[in-house]
Amino acid sequence: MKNILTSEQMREADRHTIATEPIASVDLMERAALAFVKAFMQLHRDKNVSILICCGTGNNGGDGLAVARLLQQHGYDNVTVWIARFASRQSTDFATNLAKLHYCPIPVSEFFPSDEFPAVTQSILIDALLGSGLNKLLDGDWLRLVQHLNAARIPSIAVDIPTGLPADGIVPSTAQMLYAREAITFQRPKLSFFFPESAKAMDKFHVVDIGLDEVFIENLPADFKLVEASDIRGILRGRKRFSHKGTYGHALIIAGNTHTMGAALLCAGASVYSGAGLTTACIPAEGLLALNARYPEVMYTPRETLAENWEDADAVAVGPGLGLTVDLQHMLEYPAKPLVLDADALTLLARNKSLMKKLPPNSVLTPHMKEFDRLFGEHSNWWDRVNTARRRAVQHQTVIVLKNQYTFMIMPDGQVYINPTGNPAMASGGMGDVLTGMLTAFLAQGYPPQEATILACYMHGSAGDRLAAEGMAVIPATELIAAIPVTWDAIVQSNC
Ligand SMILES: NC(=O)C1=CN([C@@H]2O[C@H](COP(=O)(O)OP(=O)(O)OC[C@H]3O[C@@H](n4cnc5c(N)ncnc54)[C@H](O)[C@@H]3O)[C@@H](O)[C@H]2O)[C@@H](O)CC1
Ligand SMILES: Nc1ncnc2c1ncn2[C@@H]1O[C@H](COP(=O)(O)OP(=O)(O)O)[C@@H](O)[C@H]1O
Ligand SMILES: [K+]
Repeated sequence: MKNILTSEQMREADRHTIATEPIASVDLMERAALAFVKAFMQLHRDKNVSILICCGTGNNGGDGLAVARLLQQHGYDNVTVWIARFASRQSTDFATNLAKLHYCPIPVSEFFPSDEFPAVTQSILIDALLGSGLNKLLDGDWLRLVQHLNAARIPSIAVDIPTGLPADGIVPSTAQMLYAREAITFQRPKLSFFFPESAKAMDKFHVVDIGLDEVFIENLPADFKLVEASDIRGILRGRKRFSHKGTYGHALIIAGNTHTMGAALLCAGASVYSGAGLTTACIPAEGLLALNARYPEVMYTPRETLAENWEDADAVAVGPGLGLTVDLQHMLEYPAKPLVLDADALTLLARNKSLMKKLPPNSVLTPHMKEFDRLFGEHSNWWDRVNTARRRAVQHQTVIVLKNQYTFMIMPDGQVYINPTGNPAMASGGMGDVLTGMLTAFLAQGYPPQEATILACYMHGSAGDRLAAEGMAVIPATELIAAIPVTWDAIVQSNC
């Protein structure tokens, strides 16, 4: 796991590194600029390309000036610098880097409030106007400049953060940003990069190490952590010699209805392919033929005999394609089992919120944004939504899997884990049913809810990434299911 820091914590990490390494802050800026330049050179190998570097007068602007000098030293000889002199203050390290730039053959233009901006004639923009110091939405001259630069429609590479995007906190829908094709960000991705609102600010981001004290960073109390492949290797167990189907638990999937039987099949299939020793689908009898044809490995039980099957199960999923006529309240009176509630079960819960109190501790809820808002109230931004999820997970002692491009996994202690895997090829119906089946299978295999959740979300996205890398522009959910075992094997093998 990697701690994701607030901008205040990032400043603390800067200060700590400066004081204890020790390193002068201007030398840390130089290191950051060099890390940026190295990453930039990987992205843009053509040294004849004309580059416009737009700088503010804070430390982000200081980075931009150092980048200009270093690019020129690395053979990029068509660099132009614009400085936005909209504030009366400039940072000390900005001033030092401006003085150094005077010895380089790089044209520098300065713009003051109300100045007209010339047409942008360069092919690439480097955005070093404002970084993590952003303290309000862009307006006035800043907004005018950003709109002028956006209108030029040339690829922009942001230094640390696209100008106008807050590093954390609410990203208002009215916020305007300097759109970046890529952001090269220092040491850690910023929290807001994981919110859908950041799609307005950039296409993608790269993280570069600028040598801040990692031990210090990892010891900071962080509410948000990013899951890494090494965490999954640490959690995921291989199959044991002399094991048998009883070793790997029994998953019970309560799902499906006349028009939504596919959801039940996808969920049950994902459970089989995610290693549950046994999987039973509790579906309407009319789905039996399809179930046997598609997944003969899965056992069937009618709704009438659910109580006995519940006894035998090691983990239970309720919801995919279930419809709204089942008696969820009655089910929650059965003995407590590791439980996953998804789709229609979440709608039933939203209709009768008092049932939240009946959920066994550590139950896992897997809402997408709309299901979440139905349960816990409308939200106009993701910062608020994730913070509500944290409060509710603590209040109800549940795990909340708030699904999206980056899925937020919120634990009963309020800690948030961010899943980095997955891609837009997975944006197709049934993907959530597959996730629920995977999660239930891992619970049935005895993984504690926190581990089962992290494992399922990571491997779900990782299977999607594997298929996308093989050339699948769109991934049907059934294909994702089939890719789970090879994804699993690749993770286990990468341990050796
Ligand atoms: N030692 C350090 O602190 C390091 C900082 N680094 C760079 O420093 C950046 C942060 O620098 P700063 O803290 O100087 O802040 P910025 O350079 O992001 O912003 C400068 C100043 O602009 C003003 N401002 C903010 N939002 C505004 C708005 N909407 N309209 C008008 N004025 C606004 C604020 O007074 C702010 O302090 C990072 O993003 C990173 O690029 C890197 O050089 C690494 C080391
Ligand atoms: N663009 C994307 N990037 C990463 N993951 C995605 C993307 N689109 C969808 N997914 C994943 O697919 C699943 C979709 O879940 P959900 O909306 O419940 O689907 P459904 O209701 O069709 O089963 C989630 O786990 C989500 O994280
Ligand atoms: K920037």
